[in-house]
Amino acid sequence: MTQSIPPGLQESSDVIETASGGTSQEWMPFEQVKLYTNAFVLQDNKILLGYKKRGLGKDLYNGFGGKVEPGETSAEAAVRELQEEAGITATLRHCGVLFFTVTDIPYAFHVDVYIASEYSGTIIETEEMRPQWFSATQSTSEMDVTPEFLPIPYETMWTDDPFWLPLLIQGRPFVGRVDFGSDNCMQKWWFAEIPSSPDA
Ligand SMILES: Nc1[nH]c(=O)nc2c1ncn2[C@H]1C[C@H](O)[C@@H](COP(=O)(O)OP(=O)(O)OP(=O)(O)O)O1
Repeated sequence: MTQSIPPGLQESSDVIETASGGTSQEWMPFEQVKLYTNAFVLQDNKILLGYKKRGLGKDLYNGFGGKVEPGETSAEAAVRELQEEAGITATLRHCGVLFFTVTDIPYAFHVDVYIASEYSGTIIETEEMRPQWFSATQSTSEMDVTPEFLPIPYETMWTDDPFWLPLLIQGRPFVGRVDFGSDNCMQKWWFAEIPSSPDA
């Protein structure tokens, strides 16, 4: 299935497409790639999201992350951003790669997505993010297990999130690409799961 992997994502012989759609036109070209991180804490059937108070994705809920700074690895940046934006420290596991282009932005976004099941420190609201726990249960029959938490607010998140966040919650590694129009609507998209090897 390597032929279906969009440009910008690493070739892999072993992916299972989970969703694709949009225009039949070619993927958007890009001149440069900027590295970003996005980290989620998942604990006891609940997921920690942050309401973004400024910058890219303002007024949307998301994980905690930002640009990888020069001299830093993506994993180091992910730990730093989680600390800066939510006040906590965690051992993060890489769980996915997202690749975005936006009309009229000459560079593409490569986002390494991380997950943690434990953290240390106290979750705090910061200048950039207002953290909040949401229920991470998948089915309505499970809903009453954590009734004190609201369901994931997909209507107040990036439009691509419903395609891959359920995979992240289930611990299933994923890759995906979205080309956004200038109106921030998804023009073309492709998502896949990367099955873990039997001995992993
Ligand atoms: N389509 C999309 N869907 C998604 O779920 N997250 C996205 C996204 N496009 C970008 N992101 C994430 C990646 C990253 O975690 C965040 C953007 O990072 P920021 O702009 O907040 O970076 P920085 O915190 O480095 O910025 P500054 O602090 O303003 O310098 O939004």
